[in-house]
Amino acid sequence: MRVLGIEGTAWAASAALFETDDPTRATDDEHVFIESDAYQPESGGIHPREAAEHMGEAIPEVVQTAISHARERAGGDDPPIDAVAFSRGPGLGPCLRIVGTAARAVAQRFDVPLVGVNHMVAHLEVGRHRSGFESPVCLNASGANAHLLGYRNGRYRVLGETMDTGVGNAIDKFTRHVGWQHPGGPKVERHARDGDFHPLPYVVKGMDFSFSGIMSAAKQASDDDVPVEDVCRGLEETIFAMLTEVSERALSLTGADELVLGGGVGQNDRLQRMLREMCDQRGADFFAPENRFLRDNAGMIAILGAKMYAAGDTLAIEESGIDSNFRPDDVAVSWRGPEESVDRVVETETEVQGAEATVTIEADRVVKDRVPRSYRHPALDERLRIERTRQEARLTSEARRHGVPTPLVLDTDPDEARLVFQRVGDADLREALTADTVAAVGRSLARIHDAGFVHGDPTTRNVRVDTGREDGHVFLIDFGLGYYTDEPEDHAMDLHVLAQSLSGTADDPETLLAAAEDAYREESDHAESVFASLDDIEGRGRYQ
Ligand SMILES: C[C@@H](O)[C@H](NC(=O)OP(=O)(O)OC[C@H]1O[C@@H](n2cnc3c(N)ncnc32)[C@H](O)[C@@H]1O)C(=O)O
Ligand SMILES: Nc1ncnc2c1ncn2[C@@H]1O[C@H](COP(=O)(O)OP(=O)(O)OP(=O)(O)O)[C@@H](O)[C@H]1O
Ligand SMILES: [Fe+2]
Repeated sequence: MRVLGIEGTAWAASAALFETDDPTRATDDEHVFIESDAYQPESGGIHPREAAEHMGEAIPEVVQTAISHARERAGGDDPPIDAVAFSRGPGLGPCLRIVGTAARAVAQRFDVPLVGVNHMVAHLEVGRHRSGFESPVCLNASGANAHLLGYRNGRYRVLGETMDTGVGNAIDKFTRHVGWQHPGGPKVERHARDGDFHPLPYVVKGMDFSFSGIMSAAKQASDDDVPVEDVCRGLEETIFAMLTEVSERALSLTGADELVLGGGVGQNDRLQRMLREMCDQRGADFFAPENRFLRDNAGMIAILGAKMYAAGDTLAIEESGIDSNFRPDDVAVSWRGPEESVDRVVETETEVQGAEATVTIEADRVVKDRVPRSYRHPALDERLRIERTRQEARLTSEARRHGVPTPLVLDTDPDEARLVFQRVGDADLREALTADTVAAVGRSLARIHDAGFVHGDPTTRNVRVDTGREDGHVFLIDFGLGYYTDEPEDHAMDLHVLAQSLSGTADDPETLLAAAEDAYREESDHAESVFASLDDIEGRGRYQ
């Protein structure tokens, strides 16, 4: 089978030929040819109009080159390709329209089917394809996006994502501020090698994260004459530690033991080393494809296009419109079985390796050690471990004073980052998901919010359930990411984190979430403003 791929969501005008006997798996004799022509802004960042002008000129040329290559490979077969796959979105509308037009023209010329590919799903599927992993957690670190995805119930679920800009765009904004030419990522990487770590804000909320505060602080530091090498080093150490931490959280939540990386920022060597080190330490497998498949390229479009074509997932010309806000979880996945899942059964053992800590389970107490994470810069690592241990001890007790079931704190030693708790419940919520148990979580969150603080990470693994009791005693644990705040938006984030973790671990997330939200509404003194903020968070345009 030979599939032509066309990519052109923003900066890369690219066409590719993927030739294989079996698109469902990587084989030794598969062949990927990629021809790309990059748009390079003269100054500033990507200008949508200029980018579209570039696409208009470059797409016909790269497509022609890929077709000529296909003819050579086909050795007289007519037509030389079996299908045409194109990036349908997300991306810049004017660029996507040029790609769509080119793809339709080629499909009609050879009278072959058209396949519409989601660019972000292609970023992760190329890594899954080349690694041979079954059902990994996927970290997409690209220019306009940053998210964690896991396949469950026929779709890629968003387990976590940026709350503001994409990771590459955030870095590029900083480099524009210091007057460097686009793209900034490779320049930050080069300068960081000569720099000393400059501390910057670290913002992780459950498996979501935000870059805006870091970027303002980085610009300010450089205006204040902190050497730019040091700021670059601080940026890499901070941003990539955040991405590594949320990836580890996703592995811990789902029980998965495979991680793949995708996206242009994935070319960064420091990011790859951090992710590999984290995975090695928890016994997970890590894979990053070659750079030509990480940055925007049509090879990944052709590879996923071939899988979709083999599954019969093609588009009629009249239905082949583009979608500039195409989200990865909008895609009904045709090329994977409905029973496959990122989510694995996690055995309860005497020692649990969470995302942050090693928890030793004893008869009636548990000992939680935030052991150093060697992938993080030591100064950042120590700060996070001590702060979070202090905060966890304080908020676990405070929640209990407000009538929320939590374990008793038996001993604290912040300098050693160690806490001892009463052992509670006999299962994590993810193994005891019912309308009643999640409603209890909704009620508890409403209470702590009314008391002026948030949990910060209310996932289905951070709740313990006493399944033997009729009234199902439900305990909140792991308050390490909690903080004091009366902002409805912060309160709404707790509900958003709960919703994301339900979609990653539950079979009927909608019903369960409704039960949690109803209970929250009943209990809370300010539910209206919280749900208004939640609508904002969930409707926020992420592709900035
Ligand atoms: C929608 C689509 O157009 C978009 N594509 C995109 O953003 O291009 P991509 O090739 O995946 O990523 C480009 C980004 O990757 C960054 N980048 C490239 N090399 C880097 C490096 N060595 N270190 C850090 N960032 C790097 C660039 O600065 C730029 O921000 C996306 O996937 O979000
Ligand atoms: N007090 C407790 N009683 C019973 N089990 C507990 C208790 N505290 C923790 N556990 C068990 O240990 C697991 C990990 O604990 P915890 O969430 O505090 O660690 P973590 O490293 O912060 O994990 P993560 O960041 O992945 O949520 C929990 O999911 C739970 O199964
Ligand atoms: Fe991309």
